[in-house]
Amino acid sequence: MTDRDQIGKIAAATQAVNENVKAGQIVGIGSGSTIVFAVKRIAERNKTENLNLICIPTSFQARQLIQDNGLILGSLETNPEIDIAIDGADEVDGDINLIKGGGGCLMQEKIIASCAKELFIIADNRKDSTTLGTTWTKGVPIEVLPMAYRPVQLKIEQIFGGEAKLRMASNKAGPVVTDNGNFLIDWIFDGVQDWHQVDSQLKGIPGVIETGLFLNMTKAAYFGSPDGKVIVRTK
Ligand SMILES: O=C[C@H](O)[C@H](O)[C@H](O)COP(=O)(O)O
Repeated sequence: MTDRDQIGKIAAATQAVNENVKAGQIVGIGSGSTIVFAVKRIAERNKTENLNLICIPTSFQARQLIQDNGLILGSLETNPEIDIAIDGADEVDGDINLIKGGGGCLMQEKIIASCAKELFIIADNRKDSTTLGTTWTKGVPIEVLPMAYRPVQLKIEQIFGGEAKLRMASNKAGPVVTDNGNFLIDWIFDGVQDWHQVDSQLKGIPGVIETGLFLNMTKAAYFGSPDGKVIVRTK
């Protein structure tokens, strides 16, 4: 990531927090590199406005971010209903459908998003695309039960074509293990159109736990550019 991309992330995160976070809310905190700037902005505002938020994490990383920034940590047990969730994305299409999970977090993110009244996405403008699969070329992340990864790989390739790759760790021998103790398959597809059908077919394969396709979940996406300008896409 260059400084220019970072400027976009900061701009998008700051604007999304300024416009949508309100005192007393239950806020879902996403995962990745962009959410770091949103949490920093929330913490800044919290110092002067006493926001009194309860923050619900979507990952181990988010949990640490919340605590390191002096915010109140909650859980779905204490707060099953969430006012807003803020999160990053790997790709956002023209209808604000998303590919997520490039950083290995998707299942908890999707659960939190599903419990939130509104989901706001923050990203640098490289993530903006008209059709899913245009800018994110590493495939759709799919969380799978470890004992089922091999048949799931084969079934995905038989049903949809493309290549279903087991995500391997870089500083550890063997596969990436998610916060939930599962494996990830990155499915590199070719020219798929009907994402809703694909998503439900994927979830119909025994062993598939969740997909990184976030369809019809987002209220607005904030894209920041290297000059600090932000474009907001709503549905
Ligand atoms: O697995 C990671 C999450 O889905 C992230 O929200 C997504 O990868 C975007 O991350 P970043 O903000 O680093 O681009």
